[in-house]
Amino acid sequence: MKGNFNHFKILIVDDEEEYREVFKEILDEKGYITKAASSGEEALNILKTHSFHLVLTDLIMKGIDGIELLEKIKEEYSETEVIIITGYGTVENAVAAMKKGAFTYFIKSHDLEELTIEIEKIRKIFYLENDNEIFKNQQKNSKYMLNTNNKKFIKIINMAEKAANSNVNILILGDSGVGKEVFAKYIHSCSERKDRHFLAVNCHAFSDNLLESELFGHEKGAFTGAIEQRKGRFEAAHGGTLFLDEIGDISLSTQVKLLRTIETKKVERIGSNKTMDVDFRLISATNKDIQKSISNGEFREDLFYRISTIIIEIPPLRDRKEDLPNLIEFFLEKSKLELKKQIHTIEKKVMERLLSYDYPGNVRELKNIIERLVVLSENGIIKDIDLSKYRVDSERDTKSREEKIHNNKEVEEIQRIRSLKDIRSEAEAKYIKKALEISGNNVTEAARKLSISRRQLFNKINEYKLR
Ligand SMILES: Nc1ncnc2c1ncn2[C@@H]1O[C@H](COP(=O)(O)OP(=O)(O)OP(=O)(O)O)[C@@H](O)[C@H]1O
Repeated sequence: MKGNFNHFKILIVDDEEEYREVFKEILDEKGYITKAASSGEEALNILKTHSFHLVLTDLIMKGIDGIELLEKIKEEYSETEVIIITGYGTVENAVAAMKKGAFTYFIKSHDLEELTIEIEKIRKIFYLENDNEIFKNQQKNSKYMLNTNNKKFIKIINMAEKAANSNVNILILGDSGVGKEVFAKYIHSCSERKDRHFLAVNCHAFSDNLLESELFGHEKGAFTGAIEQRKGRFEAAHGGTLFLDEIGDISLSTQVKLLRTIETKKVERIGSNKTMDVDFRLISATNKDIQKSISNGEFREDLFYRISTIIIEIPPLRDRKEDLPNLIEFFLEKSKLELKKQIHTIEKKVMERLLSYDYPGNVRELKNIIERLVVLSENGIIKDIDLSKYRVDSERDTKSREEKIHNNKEVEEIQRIRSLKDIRSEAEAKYIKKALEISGNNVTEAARKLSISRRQLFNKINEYKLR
């Protein structure tokens, strides 16, 4: 039976060609992806560039034998499982191998079906664990990485935790992508309101009228297009936290209405004369120079004082480079789990460049770079060449840093190029092209290898114009 085995990869190591071929044929037939090696040495070489879920190794081989191979694998590729293949005469040694971390052993003369049952167990455990990890990580990672070695950042976190316990209005300042929303969520999670809603509104994303309707809600027929009654965000955040992102971008007329709601803690839906009490904690954020906006008459001073009982200023990532190793590891783990990819090697140059780059797009940019590198990685290796394509170059970047910070258009352009959707499509197209090449352009064969239907493959070929 052939099935979708989620690309479960097995390396078969045996110095006897006959056994090697039999195992390979049977496991290929079952739908696993297999590769064969005729010695322990060859297996270790292959493992340097390819990752496997399972290594099936003969116990007695010339040179590096099964036990030594097992030890090396457990040392360097701890996620890879090992099954030892043995003859009757060496069962004792095989049992000893299990003590060194082998999953099980298999006696050569036994029914091969027994072996495939064991392999199936490993596959199931592997994917179950992976799904579990994703679940745990989603819970963990839906949050953030706020461990820091930066003194300024430690102070800010302490301040935020203290402020969380009171109900004061907080204004978060900082460049785009430094994690203002992440921080707002953290404050909410430290507050007594943590079990209630956290609602975020990006004020920049709405026109004046729409923003007012979004914030205060409206009655049916209040204006053209108001075909239904709608609750506003202040109302919806009752009991919880309302996060107003890009507050520096709202118009003066909306600012007046906002000020009134914040002062009175009462809202009226547009088109209604009924006033409702609302209980919300307000956190606002902006990457604008708000003092300058006040001097220019673009932002009301009274509103500024109202929203900024406590001001938290998040430093740009280039000013807390000591946190880069932790952040890189955090996003790497997150991407590995989300993209279901294993990474065992990161080329030295990649780390050097990641650690010296200035990140004009801050944490958002770092997160995107890591996701991209994981998507582009092949055989568990992150290569410098993939980073080069991204143009991470600290020297050039330092020179043009000022220019970039003040040039939003360029930042936007970089973000557009780096959209995850594009990256996924790019990687998918590349992979399908490779599968077609390997299958001699035979669509049925390539579809089988990719575990998708021929029809799906045809659609992808058309979508990516691969023919
Ligand atoms: N400390 C962190 N831990 C994990 N992820 C983070 C952290 N800081 C930022 N991020 C990630 O970086 C991205 C940008 O973060 P966020 O939206 O909070 O930044 P921002 O300062 O509010 O940006 P903008 O000014 O553009 O609204 C998000 O994907 C977020 O998950």
